Amino acid sequence: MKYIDLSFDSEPFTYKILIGKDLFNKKVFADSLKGNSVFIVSNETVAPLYLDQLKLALSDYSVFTYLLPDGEQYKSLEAWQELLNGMISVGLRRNDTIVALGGGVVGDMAGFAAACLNRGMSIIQVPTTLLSQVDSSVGGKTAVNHPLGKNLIGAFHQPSLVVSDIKTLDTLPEREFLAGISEIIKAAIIADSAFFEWLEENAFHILEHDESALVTMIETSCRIKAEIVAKDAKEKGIRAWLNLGHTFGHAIETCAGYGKLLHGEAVAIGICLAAKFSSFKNSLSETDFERIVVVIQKFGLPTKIPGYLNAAELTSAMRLDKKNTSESITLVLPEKVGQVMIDKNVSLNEINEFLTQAMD
Ligand SMILES: NC(=O)c1ccc[n+]([C@@H]2O[C@H](COP(=O)([O-])OP(=O)(O)OC[C@H]3O[C@@H](n4cnc5c(N)ncnc54)[C@H](O)[C@@H]3O)[C@@H](O)[C@H]2O)c1
Ligand SMILES: O=C(O)C(=O)C[C@@H](O)[C@H](O)[C@H](O)COP(=O)(O)O
Ligand SMILES: [Zn+2]
Repeated sequence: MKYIDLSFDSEPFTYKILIGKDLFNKKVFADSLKGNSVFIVSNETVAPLYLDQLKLALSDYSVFTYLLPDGEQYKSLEAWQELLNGMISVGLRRNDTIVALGGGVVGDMAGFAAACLNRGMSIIQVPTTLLSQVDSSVGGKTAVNHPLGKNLIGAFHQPSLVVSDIKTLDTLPEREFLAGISEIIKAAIIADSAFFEWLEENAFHILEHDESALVTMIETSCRIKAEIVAKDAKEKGIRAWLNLGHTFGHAIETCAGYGKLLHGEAVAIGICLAAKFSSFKNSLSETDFERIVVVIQKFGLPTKIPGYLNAAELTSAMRLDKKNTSESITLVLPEKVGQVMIDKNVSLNEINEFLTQAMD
């Protein structure tokens, strides 16, 4: 396998998502590089593993490097300001290129810097976690967290290229690998029941990190996401489907303290809660509810809210969710495996009661 090329076409943007092995070479990047300089953003964990290989692929350019501290707690306005200082101090011009080498945190921070610096610069995403290869590198959401809420400060800014080298997953800790599966399960629940069945049937191969299973998962998840984003890049409607599990999940991450639970773990719990809420409302069958919980458990992901959190605090955090258009909470709810709906009118009382009961 050399690479799979998913062309992402949606006026006014179009870009390639390359998925394969040994992709850190000059040919892969050549067409997408502009200007004289490349500014690589990575972090202290990923850089020692992959920075030299990437620099070699970019060696026809003048290359600057900036390493972020590692961790969700540094996906902050303060760390982002430092990153901008680094970019400005080397004199990056609008036609230069930013490259994000790392997981979703690096991608979101570098992407937001690219959206803002010089009023917009080109960014290439080089995701190195499963989660970032199946989700965060695609679609152009960029952001930093605020102490009161996840991703509250950000912008939509599409990359010019996504380069997913699956060999980078060889060094990824298993807990991070499993967290990435959460977003894959999400993609299957929202749009592809056949893919969900495939996940149920292939859990063993996936957990063995079988290469062909990996490629299938990454490709299918990117296709599902690309199709939705192509129709609604700025989340005016159906893009909110991709937020399944995130209304609860983001509140859990915020209340637990950023970094305590991984994003994918919080989303796994959030998906179970959304499914439970939907089944309480008789919108999801008991059978599909069970299938969702069982598949999440199969991949060793959590399904329940940690006992150290409380319902009132979670409800309060959910009020700040970006999907809300009024005092009510907007929830994405599964109707069956492969189909979701958006409910914009869930009252705070209903959420509070539901969470209180779910934590019993
Ligand atoms: N923009 C979007 O559409 C979108 C989508 C989903 C998630 N996100 C965001 O992405 C973030 C989560 O991303 P993540 O799960 O990639 O976490 P992450 O970026 O924190 O990476 C996880 C850990 O793995 C390390 N790492 C990365 N690549 C590695 C490799 N190849 N080998 C060894 N270690 C490696 C990192 O240094 C980090 O410690 C969250 O902030 C979430 O909000 C954004
Ligand atoms: O791309 C999207 O749209 C998503 O919702 C993907 C999510 O997995 C991702 O975590 C995203 O950052 C959440 O978006 P937010 O708008 O709720 O911050
Ligand atoms: Zn997510």
